[in-house]
Amino acid sequence: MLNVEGLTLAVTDPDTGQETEILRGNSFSLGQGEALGLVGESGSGKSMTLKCILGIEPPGSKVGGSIELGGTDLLAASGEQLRKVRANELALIAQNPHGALNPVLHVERFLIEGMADARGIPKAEAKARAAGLLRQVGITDTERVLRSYPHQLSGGLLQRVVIAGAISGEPRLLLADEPTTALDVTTQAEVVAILDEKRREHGLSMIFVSHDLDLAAAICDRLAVMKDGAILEIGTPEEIRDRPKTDYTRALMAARPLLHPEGRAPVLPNGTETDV
Ligand SMILES: Nc1ncnc2c1ncn2[C@@H]1O[C@H](COP(=O)(O)OP(=O)(O)OP(=O)(O)O)[C@@H](O)[C@H]1O
Repeated sequence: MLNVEGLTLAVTDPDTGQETEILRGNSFSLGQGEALGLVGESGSGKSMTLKCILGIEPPGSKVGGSIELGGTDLLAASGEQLRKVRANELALIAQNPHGALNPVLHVERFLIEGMADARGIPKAEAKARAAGLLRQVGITDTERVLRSYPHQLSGGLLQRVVIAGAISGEPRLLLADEPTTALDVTTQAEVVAILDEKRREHGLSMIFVSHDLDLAAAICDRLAVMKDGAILEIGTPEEIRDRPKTDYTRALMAARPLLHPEGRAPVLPNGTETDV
């Protein structure tokens, strides 16, 4: 459903006119319902890859190659086509959930407007569905949460709201950019488990950007290892663990924090064992 071929991104510094190559001709594809993890050190180009798919690369950027989503080449699409694809087919779950919601609107408005914009659901019906959406992501006191402003909720709760909003639009592709990095450690595992469960339930494809190799391995079908703007290799978590093709992947594996000193893989709250 997503096919990225030879994706390049170059950014020109407006002051010096100097051009920097950020992405170096990357190719990967993603099937319906499949999850791909983008892993690699800071600055390797993981977030920029997502930005190119969303069409929100920095001003002064030159994007090359092709990004085909469900038959539409996003780099060749008109503004109107792009707007439609973004509203109907893509949902972003970013690091900081506070950035996703308008701070002066209640959670209920966020959910209602998401459903009305993306799927054309009448507002009265969307309102009726909002509490059910929150229950789907494990929120029980739905009335309080619906009436809350974003600043009144914890980061973990708010990220659940963002996941509920993302699912409500029935997108085909979720783009998750370090969705739990800004949360405290105990909340991180819960939020990842919810994201993983909902994605599978709804059969959505996902690109999951993470510094955390173990976490990405636990919830993704394949991992793409990035360094300096290039994808070095793509493989299943087992392939990346047992048969890494590059010294960099080997080093990345060796640099992981020792999460399970007794040789036991950490377990997510949904029972999934991490397998790298
Ligand atoms: N607005 C921008 N203008 C120019 N270059 C940028 C901009 N934002 C990021 N970069 C550069 O693009 C490169 C890739 O950054 P990117 O944010 O994609 O990395 P990343 O792998 O997601 O890292 P992190 O895990 O730290 O978010 C980096 O060298 C970064 O300095």
